Amino acid sequence: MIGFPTSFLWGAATSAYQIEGSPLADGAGASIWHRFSREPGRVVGGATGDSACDHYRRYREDIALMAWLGINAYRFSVAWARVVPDGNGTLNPKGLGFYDRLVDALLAQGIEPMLTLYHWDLPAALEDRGGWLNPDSAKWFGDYAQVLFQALDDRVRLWLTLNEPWVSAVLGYLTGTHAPGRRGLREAALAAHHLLLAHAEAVTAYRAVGRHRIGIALNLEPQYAASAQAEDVEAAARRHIYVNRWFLDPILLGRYPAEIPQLFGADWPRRALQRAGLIRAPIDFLGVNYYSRALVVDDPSGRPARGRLVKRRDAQLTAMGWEIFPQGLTEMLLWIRREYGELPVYITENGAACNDPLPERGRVLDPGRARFLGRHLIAAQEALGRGVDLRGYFAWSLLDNFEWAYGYSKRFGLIHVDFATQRRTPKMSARFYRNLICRGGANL
Ligand SMILES: CO[C@H](O)c1c[n+]2c([nH]1)[C@H](O)[C@@H](O)[C@H](O)[C@H]2CO
Repeated sequence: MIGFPTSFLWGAATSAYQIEGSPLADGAGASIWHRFSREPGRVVGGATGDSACDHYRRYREDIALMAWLGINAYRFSVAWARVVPDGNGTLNPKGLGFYDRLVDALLAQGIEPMLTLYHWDLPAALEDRGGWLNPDSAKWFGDYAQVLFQALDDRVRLWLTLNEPWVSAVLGYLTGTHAPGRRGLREAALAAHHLLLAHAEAVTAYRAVGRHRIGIALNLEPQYAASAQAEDVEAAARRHIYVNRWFLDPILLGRYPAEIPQLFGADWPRRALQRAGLIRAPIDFLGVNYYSRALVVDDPSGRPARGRLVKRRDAQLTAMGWEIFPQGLTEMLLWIRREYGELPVYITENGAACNDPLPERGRVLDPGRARFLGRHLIAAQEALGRGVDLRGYFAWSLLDNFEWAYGYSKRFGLIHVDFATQRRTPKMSARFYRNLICRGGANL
């Protein structure tokens, strides 16, 4: 088995709303998650990101932990409303100042920043103007991106425009389980289209001023038919278009899959098809967020892909109920290369929620997470050996954090956080990852 290149990035990932806390500090504006988490019933336990991991104030302590961990890269996101409180207008120097200091502190430890411009926390002031349903949203995002390019491109060399626009569109506008909590197939398709136009707007803006590399992070999930029955095979094929190709094709090919308008039917915004060509703004790398596979049965009532997810009885599951399926990562990486050609790839998220025990004598024994990481790194190594241009791996997540609608009930961290005291305790999986990084990934 081929080894990991010496240039390989061994990272960990977080996002602003999930770890920072202090959402309104120093002139920051509210985000849609600041609002949504306050709506009764939206988040388990009524939790909010008001404190989270208090990273806004403890970032130096957390960077010291990153240095101990031995990671050479760190993926984080910028809270748009911290930097531009009303979303499109006056800059907030204090908000930008936090990220300026964060980047400098990372570089001082030899840690490469990978900056996600948008990880779901739209400024609430823009939601009041229609949010991602407003055709102006692409320009709002481009203007915001420009601010960050000007301020940080002298030190940030890896940029991501959006984190999982599929999740933003489907959970935010179809299922309503994420902010802004709207429920409409047509709204989801329109929001998705504007998110893709926003991505292209930022990439185009970057080409004019940027000196480094820019990409996007997508949630990609191989779809398997639960049986050999034709209707299940066809349902898995439909979900593959819906989950994977709906975004990959416009971004990398400049066109929507022909099947997408059929899946959405009358809810598909016809104008979107004429503008699909605007979406393809060549990217320098693709971020792949991989967690599991889907096992699909036919479900004529399921909108829009008419497929339903099932679990194998003997499947090993994480605490999220997601099947542990490392081979799906290898297959997804190989498929991307076959389907879209040579493109550098980073695994920008991979990790597991586990029912971790409480810290005892300064230790948290989470062998399941260590095993999850090891098995997926072996799968990544397999893809490398078969020619995938894999440049790095970012474990999700550095810290236990605010897991969106699950609040603090699901823990993904390599490092345990006691949210009452903000005490950090590296878990067994952190030591496993640290030792692996020390060996450059050898002897997995
Ligand atoms: C199917 O999983 C998705 O790809 C996914 C999983 N996750 C994500 N996307 C998000 O990018 C993170 O903010 C979540 O905290 C993380 C864990 O739930």
